[in-house]
Amino acid sequence: MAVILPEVSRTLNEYLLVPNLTTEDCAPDAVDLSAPLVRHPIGQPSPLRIATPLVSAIMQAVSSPRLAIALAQTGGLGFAHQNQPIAAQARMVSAVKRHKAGFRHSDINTKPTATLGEVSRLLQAAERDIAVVTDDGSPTGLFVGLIGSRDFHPQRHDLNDTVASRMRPADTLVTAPPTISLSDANTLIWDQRLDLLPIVTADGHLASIVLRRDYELHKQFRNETIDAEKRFRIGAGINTRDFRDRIPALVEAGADVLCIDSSDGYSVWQQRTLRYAVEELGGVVPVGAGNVVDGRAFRYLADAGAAFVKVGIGGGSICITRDQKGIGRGQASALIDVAAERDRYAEETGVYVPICCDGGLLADYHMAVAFALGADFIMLGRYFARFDESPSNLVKLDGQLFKEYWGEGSQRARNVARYDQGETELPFEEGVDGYVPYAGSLYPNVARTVAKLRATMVSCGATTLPDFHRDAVLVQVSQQSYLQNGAEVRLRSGSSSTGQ
Ligand SMILES: NC(=O)C1=CN([C@@H]2O[C@H](COP(=O)(O)OP(=O)(O)OC[C@H]3O[C@@H](n4cnc5c(N)ncnc54)[C@H](O)[C@@H]3O)[C@@H](O)[C@H]2O)C=CC1
Ligand SMILES: O=c1[nH]c(=O)c2[nH+]cn([C@@H]3O[C@H](COP(=O)(O)O)[C@@H](O)[C@H]3O)c2[nH]1
Ligand SMILES: [K+]
Repeated sequence: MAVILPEVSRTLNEYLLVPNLTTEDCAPDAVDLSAPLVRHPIGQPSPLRIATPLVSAIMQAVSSPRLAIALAQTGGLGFAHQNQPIAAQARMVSAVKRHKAGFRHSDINTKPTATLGEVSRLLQAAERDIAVVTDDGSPTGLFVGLIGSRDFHPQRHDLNDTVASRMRPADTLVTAPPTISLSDANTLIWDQRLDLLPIVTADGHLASIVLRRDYELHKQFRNETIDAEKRFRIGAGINTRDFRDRIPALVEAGADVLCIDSSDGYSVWQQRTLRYAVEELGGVVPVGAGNVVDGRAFRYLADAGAAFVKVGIGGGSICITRDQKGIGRGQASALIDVAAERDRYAEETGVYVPICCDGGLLADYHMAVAFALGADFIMLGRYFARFDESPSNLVKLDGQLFKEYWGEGSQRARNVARYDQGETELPFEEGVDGYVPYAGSLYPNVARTVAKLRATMVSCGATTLPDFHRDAVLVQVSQQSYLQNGAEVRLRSGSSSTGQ
């Protein structure tokens, strides 16, 4: 007879935290959110830790090199998606490894034929003073000049005039080659009184920019996720088919950690992929596995050598796998079961295998609940897709700004990936293709989320995640409390109605 588990499947939304005693030494600044990313013997540090326990989903619409760099700056980690040819994914990884701190991707760009009115709106929306002019308006086009708020004034100049008419042309500007060091770039900025130093390749293309104001800003990133050579760390997704080719290519490109990307990790395919990485490649790179929703599957993957195990089937914001295949489990129930098995496994073997909570976090406080239930770190898709740094398009619908966001199991993801196995029409889709409300830049959003997490942990009397795992007190909410939450209050404009 089939096994029917005795409890109901519960989501993160069904729990609240009951405060513990907060003492003097338990203040937001004292909270250490750092987490182990990969397996390690108990009592020894994990070879890979992150200061901010957030990682980006292995998805086309989420993890571009730009997002991975921004996330590494704030202490998290990005995962380049695997739904693309091996060479393209390896290029993403090496773009992050080659990126030099302080040299930023030029995000405010225009072209010579744009109007002054357009530039003025661009600068206002971005709260910036200066835009880079390239022949095609792209961040890697031929560098043509700079134009900023000091170059024109709406009352003195016709806003229908072109950028070309008022820009400072490239041949009059100080630029530097990509080989320049950050300290030399900063010396040039101060000596020449520049606000922006364009970094230009030998053939005249824009490579990156260095901003005077980043000189101060850079000091804020005290928790960057960097390797021994001070390069940003980056993870990458792999699959259980082409791993013999993909893993070596990603290692060659400099990937710091890999993760098998699948809706269902409890399979012999994942065991074989892990064995290949651990035994044949001698563990040159740690490989995480998943996704799972119970202790049996955790143990199977931990035994096969998984560096970490990812938890979550069907809970993602773009997920329809529960509707399509009827598989999955409430994220809270899954975490409780898997975390208990992780702790038993650690006791029995002396090895701690971290678990990652993946998908379905709709409010910041859901992250706190996930940590309280035992998650070591959290993977987010929708959350990061909303930011400037994600690779998807910004669109305006009914006067509101949105970013596109689609699942890896959607037809759209498959169309982008259209590269290998011949068959491209999916028999059925397992993800939706849609939009999420635009939320601006990653930096202030992650800072706000981290501040909320610290505040929750202070209320719960915990200054580290292991303390939080051990001491958190949770309670299930009743149907009635959902109804109470719904009392109607009309919001003043500007105040936030959601958890984010
Ligand atoms: N976390 C979630 O709830 C969900 C995630 N997704 C995402 O969608 C994407 C696709 O996921 P899946 O469809 O699970 O991909 P998958 O590649 O893991 O599995 C697809 C099918 O191929 C089979 N398979 C895998 N390796 C094989 C091999 N070497 N030989 C023969 N058969 C093999 C599997 O058993 C499965 O039936 C991933 O990016 C995943 O993260 C999709 C649905 C739900
Ligand atoms: O059912 C699904 N169909 C899909 O097409 C799909 N694509 C991604 N994922 C999973 O969702 C996670 C991100 O979830 P959030 O947007 O809720 O953070 C991701 O990290 C994945 O685990 C999918 N699930
Ligand atoms: K399975």
